[in-house]
Amino acid sequence: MIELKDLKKSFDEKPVLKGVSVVMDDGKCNLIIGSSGSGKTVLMKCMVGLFKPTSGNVLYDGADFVNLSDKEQKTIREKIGMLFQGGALFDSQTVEQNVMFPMDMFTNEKYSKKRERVKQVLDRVQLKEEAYKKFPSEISGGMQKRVALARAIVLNPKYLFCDEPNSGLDPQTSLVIDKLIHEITKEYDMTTIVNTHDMNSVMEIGDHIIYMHQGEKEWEGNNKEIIFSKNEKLNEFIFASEFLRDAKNMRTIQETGEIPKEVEAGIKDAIEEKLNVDLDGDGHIGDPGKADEPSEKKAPPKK
Ligand SMILES: Nc1ncnc2c1ncn2[C@@H]1O[C@H](COP(=O)(O)OP(=O)(O)OP(=O)(O)O)[C@@H](O)[C@H]1O
Repeated sequence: MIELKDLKKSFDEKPVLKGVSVVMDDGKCNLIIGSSGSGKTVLMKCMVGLFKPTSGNVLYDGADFVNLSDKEQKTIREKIGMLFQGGALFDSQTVEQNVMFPMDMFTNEKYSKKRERVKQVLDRVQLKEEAYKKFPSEISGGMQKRVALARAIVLNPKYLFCDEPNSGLDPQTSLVIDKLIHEITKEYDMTTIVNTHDMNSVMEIGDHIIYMHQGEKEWEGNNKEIIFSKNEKLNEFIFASEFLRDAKNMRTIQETGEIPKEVEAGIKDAIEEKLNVDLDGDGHIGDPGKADEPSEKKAPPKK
C-alpha cells in the first residue's frame, strides 16, 4: 500500500504541493487528474523518490521512503515499474533489447531466461515476434507504448507508475493502452498510479481518481462518483477537458437528449447550464435550488 501523509513540496519557497494526504488503493488503477501545473508530476516524482518532499511522508507498506537507508530504498525501487511520458525507449536498441534492459540492470538471469521473460511480456501486450528486432523509429506510436509498458512490467513490479500514458496517441489507441494497463493491474495485482489529462481514461479505468487543484487534493472518488460530483472546481476542470464531447455518457446526452440513469444529479445540472437546456424537464436549467425564478428554457434536443 502507498500512503501519502500531509505531503508538501516547495521550490525556492514556492509551495507546489500544499499538504496532500491520500491512500492509493492496492490492485487498482489510481488516477491523478488536474489541470496543467496543479502538481501531478511533482506528486508522482515525490512518490518514486525523484524529488525529496519538503515535509510529510510517502509510506510504502508503512515504511517511510524518504527516511529509509539507501539499501532499503533500493528494495522498494526494485518493486516499481515506470512508464514514462513519451515511452522513453532507447532509439538505438531494438524492441527486445529495450524490454530486456531492466533485467540486464537488475538481475543475473541467463540470456535464455531473459529472452523467455521478454517474450512473455511482449505477448502480454500483444506485440508480435516480427516486431522484436525493430527499432522504436520503425514502429507506430501505439506499438512504442506497448513496448514501454512491457518494459515497465518485465520485472513483475508491485507498483506501476504511468506518466501520461496516452500522450500523442489517437483516442482509439489510447483506449487499447488504457485497457491493457487496467487488465495488467488486475492480473499482476499491482498498485497502479496513472497521471493523466484524458477524461476518457478517467471514465474507462478510473477505479480511484484523485483530482489535484493548485497543489491540493480537491476531490477523490471513482469513475461512477465523478458523474455525480457537485464539486465546482472539478466540474470546471471536466468541462475544460471537453468532457462533454468525449465521454460516453455525455455523448448520449448530447446526441439523444436522454439522460443516462446514472446521471441524475451532480454534473447534470452543470451540463444543463452549459448547454442551456432543461434536460430532465423539471422546469429549470441547472440546479432548481439555485434558481430564484424559472429560467427561460429550451426544449430538449430531438431524438
Ligand atoms: N524542478 C522544478 N523546479 C521548480 N519548479 C518546478 C519544478 N518542477 C515543477 N515545478 C513547478 O511545480 C508546479 C507543478 O508542476 P507539475 O509538473 O507537477 O504540474 P502538472 O500538474 O504535472 O502539469 P502538466 O499536466 O502540465 O504536466 C509548476 O508550477 C511547475 O513550474
